Amino acid sequence: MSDTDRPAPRATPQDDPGGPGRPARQCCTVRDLAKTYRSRRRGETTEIKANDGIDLDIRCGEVFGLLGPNGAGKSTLVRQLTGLLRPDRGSVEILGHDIVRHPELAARLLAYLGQESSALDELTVVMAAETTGQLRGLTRARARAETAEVLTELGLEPLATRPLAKLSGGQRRLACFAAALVGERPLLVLDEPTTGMDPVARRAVWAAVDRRRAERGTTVLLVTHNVIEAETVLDRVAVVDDGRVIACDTPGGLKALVDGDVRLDLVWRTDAPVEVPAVARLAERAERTGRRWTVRTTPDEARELVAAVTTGPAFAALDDFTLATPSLEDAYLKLGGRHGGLVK
Ligand SMILES: Nc1ncnc2c1ncn2[C@@H]1O[C@H](COP(=O)(O)OP(=O)(O)OP(=O)(O)O)[C@@H](O)[C@H]1O
Repeated sequence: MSDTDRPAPRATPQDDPGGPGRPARQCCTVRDLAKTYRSRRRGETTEIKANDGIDLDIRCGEVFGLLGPNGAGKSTLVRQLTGLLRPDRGSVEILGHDIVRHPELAARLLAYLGQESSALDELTVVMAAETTGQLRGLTRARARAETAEVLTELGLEPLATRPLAKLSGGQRRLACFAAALVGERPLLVLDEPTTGMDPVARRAVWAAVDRRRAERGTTVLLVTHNVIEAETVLDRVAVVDDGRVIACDTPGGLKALVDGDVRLDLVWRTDAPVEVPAVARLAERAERTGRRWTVRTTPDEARELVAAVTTGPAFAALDDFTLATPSLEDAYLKLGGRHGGLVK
């Protein structure tokens, strides 16, 4: 029997991290991973360092996130982990297998939901899921049974006979997620899985992920821009910036970096009233996005600022304001993230 014919190894719930006195089993280990894209145009070579010395340790049963702005190198990292892209240097080990030397093994260790779904577009939802199951070694009957279960679980039955190409973006994404779940793999790699989905579909995705983790010890590697999602679903998160991991911790641990700070958002009706001295002082340090000004500060100063802008001419010019506790976005900026923020 060749390696690729063997059934996918199961990660059991016993592999869960944090079991009393039980060491967490390692699902994925990445060391010093690097990738530079080179392109030649009109005799000139351009180089883009997409990953630069990345180390990661993902434990079995974890929901582990990669968070970072556009172009940070997350998809490049994931494509190397899934055996689709060869790194320039470094190692990737998944459940004890060397994926750089044997990229062909990745397909039986992990299910990958990438950003593009064009390969399945001509198939109906049910065919896409059944075909994926069969490609992963399930018998036709087993693939059919698992597909039926997954479509019910995700509320996709009404769309079962529709071709993916004729679905909305969010529906297509959910159908691709369904296909990724058939012919279970111990590691699920999801690159922005909930993009374009409505809240009902998002909840269905996270419930399905939770169920697999609880019942089968599935490990999840999730690429996301979505700070709220990251804060709610991830056990740990690696913050990626310019091809490097600049921090790796629990969402709570990362937010503790900015503990004590608050974020004040001011939205002006039109132009900010810079003739008001407090507003003029703010103008020098606020981040500006259109009519929105954002200031990160101490609670005491925030109270003074709120008092200053909720009276007199400043108040007349103010459309809205919010005072919020720090988010992962604030932690990213505090860590020195160079892209002004994480949100797309
Ligand atoms: N095939 C390629 N050829 C050349 N450069 C590339 C290629 N793919 C990605 N890059 C560049 O490598 C860098 C990292 O890209 P990557 O897609 O990994 O980032 P990302 O964090 O996944 O971004 P996004 O959140 O927008 O998907 C970017 O500067 C990108 O322009």
